[in-house]
Amino acid sequence: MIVKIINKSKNQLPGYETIHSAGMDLRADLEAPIVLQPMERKLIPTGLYIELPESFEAQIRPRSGLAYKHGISIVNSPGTIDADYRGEIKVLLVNLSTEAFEINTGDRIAQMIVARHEKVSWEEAEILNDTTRGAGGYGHTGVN
Ligand SMILES: O=c1ccn([C@H]2C[C@H](O)[C@@H](COP(=O)(O)OP(=O)(O)OP(=O)(O)O)O2)c(=O)[nH]1
Ligand SMILES: [Mg+2]
Repeated sequence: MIVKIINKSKNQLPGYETIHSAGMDLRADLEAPIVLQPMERKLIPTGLYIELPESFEAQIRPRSGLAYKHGISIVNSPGTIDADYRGEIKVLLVNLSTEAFEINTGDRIAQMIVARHEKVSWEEAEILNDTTRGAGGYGHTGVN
């Protein structure tokens, strides 16, 4: 699928790092390095603007390497980029570790997955069909 993108960043376009990667890594595009103190969150610019087709979204997800090695995650994970959004894609990083973490331009801070989604119209009803699960949830089948 071809998607229009404006790249105002100092980085190359996001790409798939391996042939079957689901996500494209997003790179920070900064005026100056950003430091995330423990438990601090900051919105990190990417310098990217996209035009997704109707019924598609982009999900902004954490990178497991950063999460495991440095406790860096995304507050609103997975972030949602709507098809009608024309602003800059930003990543809301949080530092869940006990050490400060520095981010520089070009650092791969997150990954973006483009996915199709349904658009729903409601049919209001009085009753929903019966199932074995019913209202069971929150571990009602057992924890292990
Ligand atoms: O991680 C994110 C999440 C969102 N956005 C942009 C694209 C998205 O289309 C828009 C709105 O996001 P969302 O719907 O999650 O936020 P909201 O708090 O509901 O804001 P709005 O009222 O503008 O929809 O912000 C980002 O750049 N990065
Ligand atoms: Mg919204």
